[in-house]
Amino acid sequence: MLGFCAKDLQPAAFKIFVRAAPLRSWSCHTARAFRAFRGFRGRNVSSWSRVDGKAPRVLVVHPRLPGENEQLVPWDAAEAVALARAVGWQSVQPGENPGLLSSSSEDEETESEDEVEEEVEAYVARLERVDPKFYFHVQELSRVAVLVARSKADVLFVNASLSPAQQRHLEVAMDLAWRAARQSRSSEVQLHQSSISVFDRSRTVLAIFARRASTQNARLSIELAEAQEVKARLGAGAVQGITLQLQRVANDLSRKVAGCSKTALLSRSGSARGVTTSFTSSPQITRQKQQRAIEEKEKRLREEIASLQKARRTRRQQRSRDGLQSIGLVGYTNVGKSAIVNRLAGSDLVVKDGVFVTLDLAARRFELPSGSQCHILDSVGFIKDLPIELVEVFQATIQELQAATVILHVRDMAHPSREEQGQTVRSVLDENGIEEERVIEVWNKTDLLTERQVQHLLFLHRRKDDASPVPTISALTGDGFDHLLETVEKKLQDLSVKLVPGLNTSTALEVSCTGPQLVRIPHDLPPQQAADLWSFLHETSSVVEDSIASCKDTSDVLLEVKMDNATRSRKAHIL
Ligand SMILES: Nc1nc2c(ncn2[C@@H]2O[C@H](COP(=O)(O)OP(=O)(O)OP(=O)(O)O)[C@@H](O)[C@H]2O)c(=O)[nH]1
Ligand SMILES: [Mg+2]
Repeated sequence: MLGFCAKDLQPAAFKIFVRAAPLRSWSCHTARAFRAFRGFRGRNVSSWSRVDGKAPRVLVVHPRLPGENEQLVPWDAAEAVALARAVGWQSVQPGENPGLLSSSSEDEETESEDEVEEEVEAYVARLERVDPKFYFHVQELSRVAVLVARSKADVLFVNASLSPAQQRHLEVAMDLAWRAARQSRSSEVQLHQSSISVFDRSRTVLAIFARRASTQNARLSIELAEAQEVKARLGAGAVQGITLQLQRVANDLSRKVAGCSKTALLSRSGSARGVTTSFTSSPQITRQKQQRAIEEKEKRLREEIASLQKARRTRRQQRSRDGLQSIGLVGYTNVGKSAIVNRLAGSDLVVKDGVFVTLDLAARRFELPSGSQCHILDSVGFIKDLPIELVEVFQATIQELQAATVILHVRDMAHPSREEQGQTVRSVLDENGIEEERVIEVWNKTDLLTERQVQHLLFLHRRKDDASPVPTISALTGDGFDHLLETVEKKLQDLSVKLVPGLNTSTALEVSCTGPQLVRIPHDLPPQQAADLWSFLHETSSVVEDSIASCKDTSDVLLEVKMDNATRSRKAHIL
């Protein structure tokens, strides 16, 4: 914690503060991150609380850059607010506490408030370009700093990707604002933290996962993501060359924050003594040692994750041994995936209006109208600009999906950003090599649209060259589920091929055209035929798992195979 208190105040020159502040902030920031990391077990900013017991207050800033779709700005900002709430923060209205502003600055503030979407508790910052040091250019930076000070926010959430250096620079700038606000209303602003924390989109999503993830896999993945983030921060180097911008922000603040003359603000900003003390009291451990400790932890986490992956693979194979097809659900977060699983399988998965409600995979059994049993997999929702650190978390979802026979891509058709959401999910599927032919788009929440709107959307869809049938459903009312199940059964049929390898045997293998799957070679097959079948599979498919596994109960031989494209195109000859 900082060695700054009222009795330490000296008539220190602003220059001393701004020169020293980056150093203090650097050591503090890194040390805090490292300490938190060493003992990290889901402990993060989401578990902070104010001394009044309330949730931390967050100012959500949604930056808007030229060329972005103007109409989607309120929705993107609303999504940012939903993310902040999912961490457990309380979002503040950017226009709150106007009393903190001096009358001379009100005109200027009104201008910025016009830009804020009234119904969304976020500030939309319109930027010409991204500033490499602060992300915001200096004018916008001081506007944000004033909003933070005015709203007494504990956290600033910038709905963008910030470099570790930008994040640190912003924390330094926000510190100034916080101190100014604390001095004006010292009795009201009491926090466990001594300064404002700056979160970008990645860190916020990480914080949600850290707060909510319940399975071991998710927790390990979060720890790994944290480790990577801390390592990036350690490697980012010292804060440099931001003095001028900070000086301008401080000048702006001193004009705008009531009761704070420039001199008062500067003298409150910390004495040289306070700064030096906190800098020298940084951890004894050197940066290299910290880096090594993180790398060791990273290695251990990767090993643990790998062993969990193996266990998951075994479970998947277990499911395949049941001979059941699996149907995976994917989609943007909050589109209604869990609601669909509940309706199909009669399960009671958590369904809630919010982002990242489901953070772990869940498989449920259900029966198709034809009477065949299936597994249906609920998965973690996707989001735009998925944080790279969370790739490991989503990897589990992707692996399960890769193994599913049919994938339902669920879309919320009543959402104004449905096209962008759909595109986000399609790109993830593409990047992970999930073939389009086994994906069925499912349009959910049609109860929120009129029949005419649904027909219009279907009309537009059918005009596309590669348009495939789209079931339109409502998980809320149950409408359209008959058509959905019909489409799924048809797809399962289309995808499966009876491989009759031309042997002197009645054995026919039902193999899906896509995705790796287990093929059973019955134990009672004469050895020569079993050998022929084995070679046939190697010719027509790439064998994913080359070692032969034996089925404990029946001694049947199991092979994990994925059919070759060439075989798929020769489907007619095989049938
Ligand atoms: N009106 C309407 N609301 C729906 C429908 N399906 C789901 N919802 C609502 O949408 C919200 C999100 O539903 P979930 O099933 O939790 O969504 P999800 O895709 O699993 O979300 P994540 O787990 O966060 O990725 C809930 O409030 C549901 O009640 C629907 O067909 N119509
Ligand atoms: Mg869900």
